[in-house]
Amino acid sequence: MHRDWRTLDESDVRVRPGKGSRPRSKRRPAHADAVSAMVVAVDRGRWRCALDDDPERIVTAMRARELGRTPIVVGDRVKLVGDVSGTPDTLARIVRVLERESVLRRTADDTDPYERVVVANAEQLLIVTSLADPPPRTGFIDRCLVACYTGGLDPVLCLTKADLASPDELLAYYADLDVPAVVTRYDEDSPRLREILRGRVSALVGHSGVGKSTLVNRLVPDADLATGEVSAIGKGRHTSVAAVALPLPEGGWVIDTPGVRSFGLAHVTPDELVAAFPQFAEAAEECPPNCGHLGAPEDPDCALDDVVASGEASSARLESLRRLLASRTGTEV
Ligand SMILES: Nc1nc2c(ncn2[C@@H]2O[C@H](COP(=O)(O)OP(=O)(O)OP(=O)(O)O)[C@@H](O)[C@H]2O)c(=O)[nH]1
Ligand SMILES: [Zn+2]
Repeated sequence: MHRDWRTLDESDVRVRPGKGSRPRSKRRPAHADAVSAMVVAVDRGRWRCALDDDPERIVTAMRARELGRTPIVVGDRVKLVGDVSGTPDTLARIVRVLERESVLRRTADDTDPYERVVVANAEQLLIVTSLADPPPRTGFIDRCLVACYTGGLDPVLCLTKADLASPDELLAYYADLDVPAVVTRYDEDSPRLREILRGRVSALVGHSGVGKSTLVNRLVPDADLATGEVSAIGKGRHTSVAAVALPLPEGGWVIDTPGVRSFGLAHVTPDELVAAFPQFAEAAEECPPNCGHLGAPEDPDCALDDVVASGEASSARLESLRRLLASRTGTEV
């Protein structure tokens, strides 16, 4: 039986000193006084962090030498030591990066296997797509979905410009994947969108012109100011940043990704994607080695078809999954 260490008395403790045992004092965690924070922006070797206990206080920090080149991105949970007053011209030190709960990753392009994490720990990804002007690009949405399913984020479709076109066709296209969707327009507030975002950490992606800035400005008062301040650290105001976290008045964060217009997915394997679909994951173990799970003609012996044959999943759902698998290797962005 598992026993709580706090209830052990001394007679329970078996001390076995011997080779390799070290004095207890050496095991004390370094920086026991470090404070917890979330990275809200990154700029040229400096990280802007919001303290958990006082999120209004933004502390600029450097990466402690002992972390080497450990990547630290927006959304990372970190431990800070040193001057955490947040006063201008002070610098704290990041001494630890906590394990990530999710990663929004992308490859620069499909032929470049170098992958980078754009946002850490986002609970959901709001895929912002306009219903018209510009028209929706399902290729982009599919690739965002792949990034979600393989990175541990919950996808949410945010369909903007509902005053210009109906969402029905697009909603039908994604119905078999059970992706939640919210439909918005700039002349109306969306209580449902606020509800979806409340208290959560949400990353936002979208192509130029889809109305993402309009949306962010409505959700976050002074968003422009906050983004401007962040991108103004040590360089011109107009330099684009990869990602920036903005606090929602009702609690939670939106992480805007102005620099993310495409998703290279070279780092994603077919098995990784299928693993995110419990109905199909088990069957995939019966597939031939290196099965791409696309079905005939590419993968004629793919076992995912058996799941449909046995009635455990609809063929429409498998088709949708296969469309995502195919989008992995496409070049559409
Ligand atoms: N008709 C209509 N137009 C909208 C809506 N939302 C935004 N727009 C317009 O669409 C254009 C683009 O909106 P932005 O918010 O700048 O789009 P963005 O996605 O941030 O684009 P970038 O700034 O290029 O990244 C602007 O002219 C907006 O006024 C909407 O719901 N309906
Ligand atoms: Zn297969």
